[in-house]
Amino acid sequence: MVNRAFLSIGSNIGKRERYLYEAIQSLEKHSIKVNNFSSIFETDPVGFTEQDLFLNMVIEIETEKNPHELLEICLDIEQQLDRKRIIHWGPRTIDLDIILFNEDIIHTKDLIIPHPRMHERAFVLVPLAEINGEIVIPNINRTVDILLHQINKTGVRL
Ligand SMILES: Nc1nc2nc(S)n(CCO)c2c(=O)[nH]1
Repeated sequence: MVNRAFLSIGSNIGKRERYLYEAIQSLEKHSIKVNNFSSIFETDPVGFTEQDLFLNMVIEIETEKNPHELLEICLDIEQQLDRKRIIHWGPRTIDLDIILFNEDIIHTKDLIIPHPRMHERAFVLVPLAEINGEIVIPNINRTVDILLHQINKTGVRL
């Protein structure tokens, strides 16, 4: 079965664009097809704010892997690109988050889909809306565009 998923990718250390590019290349080496990708956005850090600006983007992929296999690949790519988890929410060379996987709702100790914070993160919603604003986010039952409007109303800076 061919699955459709959306990944949020971010980097705020070193050659940030290079890390984004290498992460996408690595996904393709794992027979994951990248069908669409957003622009790259420079964004203020959220959560742990005492760190450098991020570069963020969202990509749409096609894969026969299941969500847990995809998670393992994302974690492997983060290791390959020298991600060090020194401060939990701190700076990282690369971060690959699965935000949506088909219309699945998954709650396990190591994987929650839809990503539990995606609906409050402009650095996820804006790039996602750029490539597909009509998606209905399962469990929240709101389209990306409605959530984006709510975020814009709150004036959250990207
Ligand atoms: N702007 C921005 N802030 C962030 N805070 C964390 S943690 N992250 C890592 C993703 O969970 C980011 C990020 O990718 N972008």
